[in-house]
Amino acid sequence: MKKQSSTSRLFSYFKEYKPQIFIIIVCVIIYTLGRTISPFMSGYIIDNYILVGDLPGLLPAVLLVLAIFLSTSISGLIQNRVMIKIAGKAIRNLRHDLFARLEGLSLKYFDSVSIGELMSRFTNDIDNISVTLNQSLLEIVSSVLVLLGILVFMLFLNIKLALVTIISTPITLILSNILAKKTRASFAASQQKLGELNGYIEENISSEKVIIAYGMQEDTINRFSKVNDDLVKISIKAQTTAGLMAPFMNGISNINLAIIAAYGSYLTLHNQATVGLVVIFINFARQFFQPLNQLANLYNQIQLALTGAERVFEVMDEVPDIQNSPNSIPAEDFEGVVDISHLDFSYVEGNPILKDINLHVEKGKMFGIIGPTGSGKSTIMNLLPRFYDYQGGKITIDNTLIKDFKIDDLRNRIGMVLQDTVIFTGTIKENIKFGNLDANDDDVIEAAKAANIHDYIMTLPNKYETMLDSNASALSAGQKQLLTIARTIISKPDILILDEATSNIDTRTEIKIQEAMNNMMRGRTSFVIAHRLKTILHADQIVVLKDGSIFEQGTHKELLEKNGFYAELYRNQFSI
Ligand SMILES: Nc1ncnc2c1ncn2[C@@H]1O[C@H](COP(=O)(O)OP(=O)(O)OP(=O)(O)O)[C@@H](O)[C@H]1O
Repeated sequence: MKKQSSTSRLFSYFKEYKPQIFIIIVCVIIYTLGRTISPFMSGYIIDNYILVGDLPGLLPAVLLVLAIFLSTSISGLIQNRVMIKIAGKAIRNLRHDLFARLEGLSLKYFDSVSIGELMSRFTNDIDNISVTLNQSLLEIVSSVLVLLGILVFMLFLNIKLALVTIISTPITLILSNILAKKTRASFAASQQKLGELNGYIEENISSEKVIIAYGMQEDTINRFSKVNDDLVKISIKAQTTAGLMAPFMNGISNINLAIIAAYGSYLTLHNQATVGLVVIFINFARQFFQPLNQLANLYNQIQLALTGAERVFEVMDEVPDIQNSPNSIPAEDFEGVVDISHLDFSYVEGNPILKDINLHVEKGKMFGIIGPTGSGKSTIMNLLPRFYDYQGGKITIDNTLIKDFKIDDLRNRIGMVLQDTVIFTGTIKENIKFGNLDANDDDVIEAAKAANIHDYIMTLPNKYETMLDSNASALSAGQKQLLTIARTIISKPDILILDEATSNIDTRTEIKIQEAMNNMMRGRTSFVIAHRLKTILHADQIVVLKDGSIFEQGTHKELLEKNGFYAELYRNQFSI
């Protein structure tokens, strides 16, 4: 049932190519007629021209056969060319829809799948669909049509011989159906294993530095071999079961030919059939089993494509858990008053991460958040732009629930500089403009100046046009941080979330980053997650989180006077 719906969804990608499909249908009809008539022609020529010695009539008959062969080949050629074009476009649209769906999903989904597993839907699964659409689909259609055409022709010519020819078909269909069911399950399992293998490769390549540093190469290879072996076992099982299909079909087809030849000879000897008719039926039997054989040979490919389609549509059917409500209101700009009250949140049900958090942040004020690792600092900030939705309590901005704003507007008004700096493949200018695609070159320079990175960019031979890749090896960790600050500045947010980088950055760059952050925070409501207290000494309010709850709150001065966790942390950091 599910497989069928995947198939019809796949075909819906061809809806917009009606004229091309019309051309294909015409060609398929000519092609099918050609393949159905040609076996008949040789027997017809034997009985009506060769055996009766009508040589003058032979030439036009042979020319007719040639014409049939030629039009069959030409229509085959045209149908393939047109099909390749529209299949290519359909695959492009399918890939686009899959990518667009992924872009619309929330972080919760990405927490639950590996990147490699997702990548294999774009590569293996879509490739399998593509190969089937390009190479197998028309074969399947014309095979089925030829099968039906030949059946009608045979019944029309001689019912007895026709019945002998098709007698083995039901057995063939039943047995192939049993094989099909077995193979399908093995193919699905092998595709899943392949996704797992891709996930493993992706994880290891992206962590290569750590693997080398810890000398874990051998262990990594051993674990890879285990997944690789599992994949091979499952694939061999799938291919072996599927591989039974073709020899099985061939065997039945050959037995059938022998039966027709024997029965045909018997009828000829008893003057119930001509030699030509028996030749026609032997040809028909071959032609009849050829499409069945073809279907069997294409079987593996079809199974892979159907499993691929299922896996692709499975991702497309994911419903984003965070969506606009029908009454979502636009947010052009925020004043920046943020209220968090009685907030409860867990990533996984039953494992609370934030418990009864209450915060009030005034417009334009700076709010520092500190706490031990894992205390929930980043989690609070994940909730503000709705990367995840909270389960209890509420968050409002300017007295409106964040759930009531249009999600894009909400996120556009909140700027983030995260610990992990992300650089995209493109020029420095493009990387900064990622924050605001409408910005012009002057805006880019202004943002880079405010982020303290302009002077460095000007020392590069290609300046703002310098190409970066996702590793951005041309930039140091600190410079990458400055670049992402420029990207945030250019987006002109009303509320800022700054997650201080923990990586070691030299003092000069640290000062530059601090200055850039200060430039950015001026006049904006800002949340700063700090690992070094130095960053937030002047914050208007500081909150200390511990195990997902607020432990202490106040200004730097008030917290020192309390002489609690913050005061101890302060003494530790500054005595060093
Ligand atoms: N996507 C996630 N899925 C499940 N649990 C998560 C997820 N992200 C974080 N957690 C868990 O939530 C808790 C709080 O994590 P969070 O990242 O908010 O801590 P943090 O205070 O910012 O830590 P750090 O200072 O190390 O960055 C941790 O126990 C963490 O394991």
